[in-house]
Amino acid sequence: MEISTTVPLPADPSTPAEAGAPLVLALPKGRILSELGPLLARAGIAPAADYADEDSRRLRFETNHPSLDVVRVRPFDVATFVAHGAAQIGVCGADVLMEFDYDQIYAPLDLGIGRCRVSVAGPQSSSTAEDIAAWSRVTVATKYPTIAHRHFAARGVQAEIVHLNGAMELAPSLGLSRVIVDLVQTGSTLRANGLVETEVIAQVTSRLIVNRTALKTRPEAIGAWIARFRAAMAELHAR
Ligand SMILES: Nc1ncnc2c1ncn2[C@@H]1O[C@H](COP(=O)(O)OP(=O)(O)OP(=O)(O)O)[C@@H](O)[C@H]1O
Ligand SMILES: O=P(O)(O)OC[C@H]1O[C@H](OP(=O)(O)OP(=O)(O)O)[C@H](O)[C@@H]1O
Repeated sequence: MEISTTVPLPADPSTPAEAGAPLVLALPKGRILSELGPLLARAGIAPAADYADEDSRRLRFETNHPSLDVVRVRPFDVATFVAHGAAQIGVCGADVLMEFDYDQIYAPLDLGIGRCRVSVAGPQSSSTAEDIAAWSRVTVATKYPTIAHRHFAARGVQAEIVHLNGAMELAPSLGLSRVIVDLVQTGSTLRANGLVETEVIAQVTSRLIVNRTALKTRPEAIGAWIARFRAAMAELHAR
């Protein structure tokens, strides 16, 4: 994609003053990565060509900026890399940020991609949110144990968590749990598995995230990248 020269971008962080270890930008493989392309291009970031090829065994990629490398990791792991300072910048769903609630992560920018919601769902025959709130305990299959626990605890319901990494929608029909807490976008996965959404816990989009300590120690470089992403968002939305 051609990068606009009409809207000036903030200063390029690749200056001699920033010489040293390149900043690391952690990107989530999977569906967010496929939506990120135009935004990265607008922000003037061109990673090595195979960064989006998930068959490639490489995990770290140089970019057109000597002071910026990209790593490609699992979506849940982006937050962990950034929280521990292994990557200074990242892109991550708000669902993951809610689940881990790392205090080392600052999320300055909503990127408006990866739009979905975290919801409670159950069998069509079962229960409304009001019914569930009347129970004292409920079994919940989810890859979001903290979000689910917190959600039901706020309603005075004890959640017994069955921790799965995928295919949560199978759990109620196979007797593994009464309800599930999972991401919903179109609702087609729920429908295809005979489930209905009973409550939306939170709306989700992907966020630009940064490590708070890195932002203090390298404020110009990281601040310039935040500004670049912000300008890229503004440009894309103006089109
Ligand atoms: N159906 C969806 N619609 C929109 N965004 C979604 C949807 N499902 C997930 N996301 C967003 O994309 C992120 C990653 O989801 P994705 O399905 O690519 O990975 P995953 O399959 O959960 O990861 P892993 O490979 O580690 O199991 C989620 O954290 C969420 O922010
Ligand atoms: O409402 P929908 O549009 O049907 O989207 C929701 C589905 O998308 C996600 O799964 P994903 O496709 O990422 O597969 P996974 O469960 O294997 O991660 C999520 O876990 C749901 O199963």
